[in-house]
Amino acid sequence: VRKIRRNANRPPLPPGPTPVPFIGNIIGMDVDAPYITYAEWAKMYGDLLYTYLLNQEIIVISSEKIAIELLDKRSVKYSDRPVVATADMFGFGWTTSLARYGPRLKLHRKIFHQTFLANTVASYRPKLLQKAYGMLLHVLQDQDNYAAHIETFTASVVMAVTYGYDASPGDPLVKTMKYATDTFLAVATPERAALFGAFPILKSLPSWFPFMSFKREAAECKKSIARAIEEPYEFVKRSIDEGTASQSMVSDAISNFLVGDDAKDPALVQVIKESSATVYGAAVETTNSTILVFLYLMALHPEVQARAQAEIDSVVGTERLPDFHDQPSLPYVEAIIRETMRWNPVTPVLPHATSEDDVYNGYYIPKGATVLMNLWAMSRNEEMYPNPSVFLPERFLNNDGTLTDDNVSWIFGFGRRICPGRYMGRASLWAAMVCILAFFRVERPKGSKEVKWTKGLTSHPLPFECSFIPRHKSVNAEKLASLISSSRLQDI
Ligand code: HEM
Repeated sequence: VRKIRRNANRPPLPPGPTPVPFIGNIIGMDVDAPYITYAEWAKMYGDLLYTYLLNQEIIVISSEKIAIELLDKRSVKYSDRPVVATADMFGFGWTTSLARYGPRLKLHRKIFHQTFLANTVASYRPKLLQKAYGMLLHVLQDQDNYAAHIETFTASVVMAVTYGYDASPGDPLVKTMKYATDTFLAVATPERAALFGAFPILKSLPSWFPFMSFKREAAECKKSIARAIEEPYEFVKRSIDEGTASQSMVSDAISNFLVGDDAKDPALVQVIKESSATVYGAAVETTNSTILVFLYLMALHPEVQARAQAEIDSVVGTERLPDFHDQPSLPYVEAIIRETMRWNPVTPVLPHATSEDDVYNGYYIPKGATVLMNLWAMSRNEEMYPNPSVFLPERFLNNDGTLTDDNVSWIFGFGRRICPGRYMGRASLWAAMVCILAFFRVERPKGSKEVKWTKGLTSHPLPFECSFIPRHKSVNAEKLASLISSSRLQDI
């Protein structure tokens, strides 16, 4: 077990709770919601604190200001990721999200930027809307399975923008991607990663050894993940050969890097496969979760829905569906999206790691420390967001009804690891949310069961009982289909 560094010549470590020998500060940690424990510690020790958990030095940052000072302004030192000890074992070591800071990460991010910067994302708008309109129709016809239809929406957006692949409900390629992501989330838990990080010797124990049965699961996981890397890439190559490929992250990368024969530059091809295969896991869960939080909040706040619907009706009317031309005229809808993201950050803590020693405000920040941004604590900053637990979209509006400058950019992280899909994420959220608001009133049926929330690293409601009541009695599936076919999708 590594000793906590002590060196008389160095500035002191940031303040923090006194660690218990060997296990550190794990006692007293709320394992269902560690970010709440960290936020309580921040009240005692400040917005930059030091803690020690199972052999790992951890710096917790609880204010956006310090996160910008360190992760944005000193990004060279703060853009690594902690090593996840189980990643290679489960076949997930190649993802962009876990990549160590260095040339490989740079190349991955270059590929993302070719497709997902603000101006390029605009060209995907018709696709996003087409999928969002399709989701409305599916929910109208089968509302008991609304959560599955929302997932089909996010998954099919991701498959379209990443691979130019048109996924249908129950699609086999989506199943491959989803299976790989779900297996990984189920078996490669942070607890196991922490355990293997602290006791690497466990990795060499055979799978028949007590408690080691998941080594078999790991092998299974590795196989399914290998398919998720290969199969969609092969689809794009085939469609390019057949002349049917539509624009996507992978087809952009293939043409920008002039990949002709894969055998000539296998390393580059591998980077394209790996960066693109990261998108499903990074985008579907986050976007889906945010839409579930939105539905939960809308059902709880009929007055907010009513105000948004009045805004939409005055701009869009009732004889067509909303599209991106309407976006600048719908500030209240945008305020709802920002407030939804703020009110419940779906990734409440974000791990980066330091790749060099640093000193900040007189405190020593060691190389190799995990740096956790507590987004949940940032969302509860009373100065920026008075009465932070209240859901209040108006906090993002000026007195004249225009939007404030705060677009909750911190929700997407910081520095050189900031979410490269943030423009696409925001556009998908807008398309889904504005369509739902325009078309349905969302309610929770009387007497419905209590809503359950996820525990641990992500935070969102699990699918709950929810009614989608069409706002206009005259609108049935047939009428909706005709609104969709007469929409302005082509000239967006
Ligand atoms: C509402 C939707 C989304 C949210 C809330 C979200 C949030 C985040 C956050 C907080 C991070 C970590 C940033 C950091 O460490 O500083 C991240 C990373 C990432 N996101 Fe997103 N994201 C969303 C959608 C997307 C989409 C649509 C894509 C792809 C098109 C995407 C691709 C990625 C990738 C590849 C990373 C890893 C970047 C790296 O490690 O360098 N995300 N996202």
